Amino acid sequence: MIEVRNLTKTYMTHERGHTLREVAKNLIRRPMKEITAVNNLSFIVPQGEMLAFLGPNGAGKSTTLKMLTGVLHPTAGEVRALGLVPWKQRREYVGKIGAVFGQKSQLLWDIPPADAFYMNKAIYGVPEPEYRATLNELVELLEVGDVMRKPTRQLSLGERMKCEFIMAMLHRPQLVFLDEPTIGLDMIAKENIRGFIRSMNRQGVTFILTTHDLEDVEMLAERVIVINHGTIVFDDALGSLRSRVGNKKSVRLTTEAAVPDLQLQGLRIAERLGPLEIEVEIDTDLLPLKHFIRDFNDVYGIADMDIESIPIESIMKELYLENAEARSEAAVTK
Ligand SMILES: Nc1ncnc2c1ncn2[C@@H]1O[C@H](COP(=O)(O)OP(=O)(O)OP(=O)(O)O)[C@@H](O)[C@H]1O
Repeated sequence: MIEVRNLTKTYMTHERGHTLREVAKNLIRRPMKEITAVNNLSFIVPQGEMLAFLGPNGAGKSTTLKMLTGVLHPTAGEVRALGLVPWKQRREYVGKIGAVFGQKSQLLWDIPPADAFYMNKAIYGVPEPEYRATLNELVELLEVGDVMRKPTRQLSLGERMKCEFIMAMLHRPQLVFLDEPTIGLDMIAKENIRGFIRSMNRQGVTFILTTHDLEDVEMLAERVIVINHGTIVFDDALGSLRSRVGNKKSVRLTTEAAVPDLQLQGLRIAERLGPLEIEVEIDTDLLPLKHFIRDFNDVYGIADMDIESIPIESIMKELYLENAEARSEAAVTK
C-alpha cells in the first residue's frame, strides 16, 4: 500500500551566526547551511495496518508526513502510496487519503459542521446516496447527531474532534494520516476517538499516527517506527518495543528505614519521592522480584509497594538516549 525507498529531505537555511560579529557579517553575505531532516528512510506499510510513526521533537516526522501526503517534494528517494506518487499525482492522491491534525481544524468556525460536511461532499464529488450512508454511519458511531448542527465555535474540543474525523472520513479514504488526534481531550473523549479509529481500521482503513501521546500508541498501534535525527532507530511490533528493554519492572516502595544509595546488580534507583519513599527499576532477569522483595523487607522493612511494568515513556526515553549516545561516540571516533 505504501512503499518508501531511500527517502531523503534536506533543507537549506541561512546561517545566523552566534556572535555579534558573525551576525553583522552574515547580514552582508548570508552563508547557507544544509539540514538533513530525513535521511534515507525505507519502509513498507501494508494495507490495513495501524502504524505509529514516532520520534522526539525535530526527528523528522512532520517532514516525512509532508512527503507522504504529497505536500513536499523529497530531495531524493521514492514513495508509492495507493499506487501513486504523492507529490506528482497529488490531485488524484488527495481524493483517496484523509488527514486529521489535532492542532489544525478543517471545519469552519462560524458554520455548523453539518454544512462543512456538505461542502466536503462537493469538493470530493461524493454521490448523494453514498454521502448519506457514510454520514449516517459516522454520526451514529461518534454520537454527534445533535452537535453537528451547532456553529463549530460553540462545540467543545471533544465534539469538534469527532466532527474533524467525520470531515476526514466522508470520502471513505483508504489511508488516513493522524497527527496528535487526541491532543487536549479528556479520558472519555480520547476513548471515543480511539474506539472510532479502531472500528475504521477493522473496516480496512490504514492509519499512520504521529503523536507524543504514548497512550494513543499503546491503545492503537500494532507496529511502531521510531525515527531520530531523520533515520529509523526502531521498526517492529509494539510488543517488541517492550521486550527490547528486557523484563523490567518499576517498583514504588515505602520503607520503614531509609534506603541508602545502593550498588546492586539489576537494581537502579529511579527517583527518591520522600525520605522513606523511592521508585526503583528492577531487571528481573538479574534480580528476581521475589529475591528483591525478601531482601528489601528484611533490611529496610516494606510498608507499602506498587509494582508496574516499565511505562512505554521510559522505553522511548531510553531509545532516544541510546541513539544520542551512539551518535556522539561516532562523532568522537571520526
Ligand atoms: N522549512 C524548514 N526549513 C529548514 N529546516 C526545517 C524546515 N522544516 C523543518 N526543518 C528542520 O528539520 C528537522 C526536522 O523537523 P520536523 O518538523 O520534520 O521534525 P518533527 O519530528 O516533526 O518534530 P516535532 O515533533 O517537534 O514536530 C528539524 O531540525 C527542523 O528544524
